Amino acid sequence: MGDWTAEQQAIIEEPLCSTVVIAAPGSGKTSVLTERIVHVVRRDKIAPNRILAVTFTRQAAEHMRRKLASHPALSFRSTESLRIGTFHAQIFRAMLEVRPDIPVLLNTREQSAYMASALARVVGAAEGISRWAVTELLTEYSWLVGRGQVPLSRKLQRIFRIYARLKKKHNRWDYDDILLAAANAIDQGTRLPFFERLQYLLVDEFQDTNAVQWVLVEGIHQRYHLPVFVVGDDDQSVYGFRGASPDFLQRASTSLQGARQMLLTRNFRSDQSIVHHAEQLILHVRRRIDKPLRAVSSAPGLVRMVEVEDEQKEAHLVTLLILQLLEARPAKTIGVLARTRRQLTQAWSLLQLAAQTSDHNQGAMLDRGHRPPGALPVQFRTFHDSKGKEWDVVILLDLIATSIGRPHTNVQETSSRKTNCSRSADFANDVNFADELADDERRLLYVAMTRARSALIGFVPARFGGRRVRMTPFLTEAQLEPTPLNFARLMTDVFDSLSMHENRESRFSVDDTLKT
Ligand SMILES: Nc1ncnc2c1ncn2[C@@H]1O[C@H](COP(=O)(O)OP(=O)(O)OP(=O)(O)O)[C@@H](O)[C@H]1O
Repeated sequence: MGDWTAEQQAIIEEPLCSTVVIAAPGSGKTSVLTERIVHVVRRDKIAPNRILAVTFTRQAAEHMRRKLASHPALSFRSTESLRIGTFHAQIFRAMLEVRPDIPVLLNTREQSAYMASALARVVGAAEGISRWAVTELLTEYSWLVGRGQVPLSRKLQRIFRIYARLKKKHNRWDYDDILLAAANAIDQGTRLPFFERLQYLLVDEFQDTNAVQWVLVEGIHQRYHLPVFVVGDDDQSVYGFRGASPDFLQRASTSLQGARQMLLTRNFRSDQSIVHHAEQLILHVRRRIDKPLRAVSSAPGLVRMVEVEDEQKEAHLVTLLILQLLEARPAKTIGVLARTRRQLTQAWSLLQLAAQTSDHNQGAMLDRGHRPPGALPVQFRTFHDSKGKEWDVVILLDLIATSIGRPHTNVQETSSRKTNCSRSADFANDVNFADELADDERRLLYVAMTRARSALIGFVPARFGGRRVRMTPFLTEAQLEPTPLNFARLMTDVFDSLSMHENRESRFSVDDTLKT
């Protein structure tokens, strides 16, 4: 990596107090957070085992640990002593110290089995329980727990009561129980020595925090007088369906005592036009922290939306595009992104078919399942799964109104949440529920768009599933208009954008740059 910019350096060198960093996509937030840890160990002489850094996924925690392990200024022993892990795992450890009889945690399979059994008792097993229904119920359950609410639908109340009873009967907990138990412990003034030993708490991806997690962070901060460093991007908050809300990032600046809010605005990842169109889209989100977004790269980049007849034609073109790219520029990476797993699986099957029949005779290239290991040049991901990743070329599938811009919840769920939301203090005299969901969807497309380094190509089928469809209105918001396909021209433009990205200059001035 190059030199730190002035805004990055200022955050790394902040005095040891609470800090709230609002970071744009590609602004190096994880790099800054890890460098901050090194800094407090070296300058503030904080023992590594008194620092806790939490993230929301195991993958992100592993990424952070690897980054720190390869840092030249940290010894192997220091890295090993740092406490790094997921929110749930660390809270579980803290609770285990005071409650050694803590119930065994349900794994995902067991959790689904408990919920399926609760559902079967309410609706009758004869109706057949789909995996999808169980997943939706678990999501709904977690969403409500995360917001401290109960469902209004009697049916859901019964299902969730039976699920809770089953857990109690078998003396088992799920992940939500850990957080609730810890929040209650803090509320009731129970001593948690795990937190007493800490001197610094860092939380990455703070926009993914839900209400219970926020109560915990705030409670730990107040009770143990712990300075907290949080970093996140409210514009990348895409787990609203699980109860996460960008509001907590906004709230952190005022609730954490003496907290300073700092911005990371320079995007190191994407070329100019990609940043420009992504920003046009995100400006339509109703409630967000106002911040500039600037591309460091001087390369123009390519953003092209293409009209196609239907999903078969789309798959055929995507295959050709991938094959030509891999042939001409094998070192470049490609991300193929779709809104839902179902769309991705369908596209994947069509792509395999198209690859087998392609003139290039390179069908085997695509024969990797849609979740290949990280090293492969072509990856297939949902918009959600693309978070935190980057590729040279990003291809967005099915940019149509029925799939992007429409909330992906079933009617019953939506009505249950709507009623709950309208009663919630968070949402009082605020934007309505439909707007909230539309903003979630906008942020999701924004995340997908900002994964591209040099080229962003979107496909807009005119027919989908045999029906005429409209393009997503979000493209107009992003100031993008699909054009008829000229494949040869598209490929030339993609190759040009890749070359210009390689020869790009950084647009931050010498004054803005500081040597590490
Ligand atoms: N000062 C810098 N000079 C050069 N490159 C940088 C600098 N800071 C960050 N980068 C690069 O910018 C890219 C984006 O960084 P990173 O993935 O940490 O961003 P992020 O803020 O976590 O992004 P996102 O939130 O979009 O996932 C990386 O390739 C990283 O190496």
